[in-house]
Amino acid sequence: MASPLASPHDTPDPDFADLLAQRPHLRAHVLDGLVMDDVPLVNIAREAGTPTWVYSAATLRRRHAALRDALREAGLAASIHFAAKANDSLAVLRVLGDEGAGADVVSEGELRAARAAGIPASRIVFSGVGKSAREIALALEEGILQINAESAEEVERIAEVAAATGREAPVTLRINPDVDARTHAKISTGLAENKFGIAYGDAAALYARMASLPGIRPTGLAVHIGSQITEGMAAYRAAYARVADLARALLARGLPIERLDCGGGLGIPYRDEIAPTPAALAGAIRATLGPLGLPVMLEPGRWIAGPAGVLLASVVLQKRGQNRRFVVLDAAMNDLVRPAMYEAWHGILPLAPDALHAPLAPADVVGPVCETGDTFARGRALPDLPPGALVAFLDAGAYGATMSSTYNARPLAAEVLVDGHRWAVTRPRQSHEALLANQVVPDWLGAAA
Ligand SMILES: Cc1ncc(COP(=O)(O)O)c(C=O)c1O
Ligand SMILES: N[C@@H](CCCC[NH3+])C(=O)O
Repeated sequence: MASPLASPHDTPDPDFADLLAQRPHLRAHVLDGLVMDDVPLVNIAREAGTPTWVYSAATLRRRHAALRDALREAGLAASIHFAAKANDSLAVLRVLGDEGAGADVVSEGELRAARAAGIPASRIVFSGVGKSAREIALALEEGILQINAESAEEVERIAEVAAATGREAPVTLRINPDVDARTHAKISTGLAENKFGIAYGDAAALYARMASLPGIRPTGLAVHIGSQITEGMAAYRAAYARVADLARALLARGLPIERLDCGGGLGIPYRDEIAPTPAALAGAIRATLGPLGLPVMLEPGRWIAGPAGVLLASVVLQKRGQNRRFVVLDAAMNDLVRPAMYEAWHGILPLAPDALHAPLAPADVVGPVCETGDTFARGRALPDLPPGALVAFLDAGAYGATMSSTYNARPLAAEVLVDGHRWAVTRPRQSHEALLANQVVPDWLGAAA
């Protein structure tokens, strides 16, 4: 199936200059190779080793501000809740929290991360189809802004936990608008066949039921139709229009609505996709939900963090196959899984300055994991990359580190934050000792043979 995430093999790869031109925080410096903000990435690779994720604080701030300003310029009272699933680094969450962002969390772990980074509970939304009673209790104890409920069963569970803990639960209903966002099948969420949200036809009755439950304060409606949406605003408009119709009907019945949650999903150009702008998104919200005059919320993840991060990797060796060149890196699908999981395309830039001007030839870029799917790119135009050469995967700031695993007993990579001329390791590389720690071989297995 063609999708915005898949690589259309009939279009030529953009060249390195094109890739850099769209990423103002990255530039090629004649002496130092690739520079993020004011820091040469080779310095980070040398000192922190590879594979390492590197995030630009300036880019996080700039992109958060661009969204905030677009919403403001559209005349909307809006709040931004960064989707922590895209990047749960405490340093990243702190940068965004300091800018005034809230968080959208989907687990106890993300809730704890957002709070540990200093994001006030009053700016946190709890989403997700399967919140445990324990997670709901923690959310209420923390005093979070709202819980987005995704089923009638969950509403009852929230009411029970609220009653048991003597707290009032602010609950927003996530609607499934049955709208096709035309994104990759694995990340579409707004179709009736998807597991997310409450069927549109059931939502009004459930909202009324919420209002009758003592422990629940109904706070509004939410919608999120998918991620990496690049095909214009039509799907957004259709989804928001359905929310607007439902909100009007609920208000007409005298039911309270405090705010409307527009979800996330705004796509970014990984390769040459034309992604909608924040202004276009703000315009779609204004045209559909604006007339209701209620505050709106946005839950962007990828749009803010994706372009703010790179994954640095080193070449282990170049293997000349019978008719292919394989560049084997020290990063693998356990680090960046998006290419293996969604056939996603990420720009790969060699870090040496002369590499940007060297002759290019096709290469398959792979990791050392024992899976054929551990392939980052096929037939990518790259210069000769001898052992030790460094490369950067672009647009790896969202759904990069958060989706990594220790498959093949590979420790989790380090994370670094760059801010102007300063940089720091914000999550040290996991040690092999830590990887083995806390495991138990039961005594009854006896001594090793
Ligand atoms: C409910 C919800 N909100 C927000 C997001 C963030 O999406 P994105 O990173 O595409 O903005 C997601 C992920 O798709 C989500 O499921
Ligand atoms: N993890 C996906 C997107 C899913 C978004 C979360 N609902 C990606 O890398 O593109």
